[in-house]
Amino acid sequence: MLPLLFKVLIINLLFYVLISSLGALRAVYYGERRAFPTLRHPLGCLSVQAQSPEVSPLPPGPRGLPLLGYLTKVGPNPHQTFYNLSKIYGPLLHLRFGIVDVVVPSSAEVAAKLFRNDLKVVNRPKNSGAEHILYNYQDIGFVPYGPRWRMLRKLCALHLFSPKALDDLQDTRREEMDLFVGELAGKGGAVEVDVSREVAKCVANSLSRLLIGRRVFDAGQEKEAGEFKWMVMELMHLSGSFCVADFLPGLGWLDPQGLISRMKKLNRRFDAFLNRFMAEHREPNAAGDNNNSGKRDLLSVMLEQQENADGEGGKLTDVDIKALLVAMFAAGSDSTSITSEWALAELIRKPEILARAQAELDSAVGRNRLVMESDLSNLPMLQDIVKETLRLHPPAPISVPRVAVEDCEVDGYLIPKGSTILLNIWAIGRDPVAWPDEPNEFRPDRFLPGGKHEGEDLKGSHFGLIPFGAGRRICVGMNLGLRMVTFMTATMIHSFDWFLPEGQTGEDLDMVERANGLTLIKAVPLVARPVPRLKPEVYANL
Ligand code: HEM
Repeated sequence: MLPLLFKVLIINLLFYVLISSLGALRAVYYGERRAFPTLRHPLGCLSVQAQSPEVSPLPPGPRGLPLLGYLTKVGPNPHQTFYNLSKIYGPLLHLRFGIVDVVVPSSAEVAAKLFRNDLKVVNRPKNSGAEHILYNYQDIGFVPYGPRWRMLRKLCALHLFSPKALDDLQDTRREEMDLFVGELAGKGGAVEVDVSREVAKCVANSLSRLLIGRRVFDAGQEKEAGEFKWMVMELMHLSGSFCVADFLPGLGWLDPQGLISRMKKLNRRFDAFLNRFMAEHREPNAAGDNNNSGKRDLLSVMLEQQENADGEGGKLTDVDIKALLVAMFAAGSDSTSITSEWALAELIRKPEILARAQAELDSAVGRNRLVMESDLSNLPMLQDIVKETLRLHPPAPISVPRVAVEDCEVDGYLIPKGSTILLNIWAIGRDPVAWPDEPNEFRPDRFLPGGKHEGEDLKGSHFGLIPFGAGRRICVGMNLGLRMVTFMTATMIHSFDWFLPEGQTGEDLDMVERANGLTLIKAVPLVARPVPRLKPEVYANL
C-alpha cells in the first residue's frame, strides 16, 4: 500500500511540476497574470510573479506546504483557523489547497462586495460528497445554476416552503411537538435529559413527515430508527469533510482518507431506504401521507410532478427525487436542531433574558395551553433571541461552498475563475465593524427598536447576519428552518423551566463548539432537567 501511495505522489508531483512550469513560462511570455492556477509552482520555490499592472492581485494569505498548500493545516475547526488567519491577512483570504485556489471572505463588507458578483459565484465546486452521496450533483444544492436548478427550486418553494405550504403542514409539526413535550413532562421534573438528542428526534420526525410522510424515529421501530440515525450522522460528517482527493486530483481512486468508500456505502443505504418509500408511495391507494393527517408530503407531490414536469427544466427522474430528498435531510435536520439547542444553552446562561422571554410568552400565550406556530409573530423578543443565536452559532459556520465561474474582482483583489469560495459566516457574525458592541456576547437586545440593529433580518441583505447565505442560492429552506427553530425554542422555554445538573451553574456551562462536517455542534451536549411550568392539565393528554 505504502509504495503504491508513494508512486502516486511522485507521479502527481512530476505532473504538477511539468504543468505549472509550462504555465509559468507561458505567463512570463505573455505577461499574463490570469493564468494563476498554473502560475505558482507547486513546490513553492519557483513562483513566477508575472504581474501586469492593470490586473488585480490575489488576496493575501499564507503559503502553506509545497504541493498540499494549506490543506493539512486547516485543523478540526476550519472556521476558527480561517478567522485567526483573517486577523493577520485581512477579511479576504487566499489559500491554496492542493491545486485549488480557495478564497475566504470573513467580514460583512467583503461579503456584500462578493454578492454584488453573485452570478459569477452562483455554482458549487466539484466535490466527492456531491458526486457520491448526492447522485452525481443531481440535487438542488449542487446542480449547476440554470433551468434544472430553477425547476427544483420552484418545486420546493411552492410545495414545501411557501407560507401556504408551511401553514398546511403545521398540524404535523404540532403533533410532533406535543409528543416531545409529553415525553419530557412524563419525566415528572425529576430526570435530566440530553437536550440535543430529544430535540434532534423531534426535528427529524417533523422533517421526515414533511418529506416522506412518516416518522424516522418511531417507537417499535428501533432498528429502522438506528439505521436512519446512522445515515444522518454519517451524512453530516461526510458532507462537510475536506476530502483530499477534491484538491489533489488523481488521489480519488486511492481514497487515502477512506472517505469516498464511506460516501458510496452511505449512498447505497440511503438509496435502499428511499426506494422502499417510493415503492410504498406508488402502491395503489398508497397513504404517502400515512402519518400526515391527510396532508401530502414532498415525495407524493414530486411523484405527481413526474408526470407534468417537462418544462425547460426537463423531466423529474427517480434519481432527481432521491437526490432532492437526501439534500433536504442533510440541510434541514441538524441545522434546525443544533440551533435550538444553542438557543436554550445561551438562555440558561443568561437567566434574566430567559425570564423576560418567558414573561413575553406568558403574556401572549398564557399558561393554559401550549404555544403554537401562529403565536410566533406575536413574540418579538423570541425572534431576536433566534437571530442572536444564529449570529453567534450559525449551524453552517462555513457556508456551502461556491465556485467562481469566471474571474471576478472583490475589494480590489482577483478571485480567479475556478476558485472555491468558503464564506466564513461564523467570522462575519463576529465582525467587529458590523457588530461594534460586544460582538462575542449573546445580547438579543441589540435588535430592539431604537437599537443599532433594529430591523436587520436574516434574508440575505444585511451582510453581517447571513446564517442562511445570500444571493440567488440563499438557503431555500430558510422559512421552514426559522419556523422550526423559533417554534422549538418557544416550546422549550414556555413549557418548562430548565435546571442544570447538581453543582453546575449557567456561568460554567461548557459552550465549546466543534465542527461536525458542515455543521457546528455543541462539543458537550446540553444536559438539563425540564420541570413543567404550565397548568398540569395542559400536559395531561399529550
Ligand atoms: C437554521 C436552519 C438553516 C440554516 C442556518 C441553513 C443555512 C444554509 C446555508 C448557509 C446555505 C448555503 C446558501 C448559499 O450558498 O448562499 C443553505 C443552503 C441550502 N439549504 Fe439551508 N439552512 C437551514 C435550514 C434548512 C432547511 C430546513 C432546509 C430544507 C428542509 C434547507 C435546505 C437547503 C438547501 C436545499 C440548500 C441549497 C440551496 C441551493 O443551492 O439552491 N436548509 N442553507
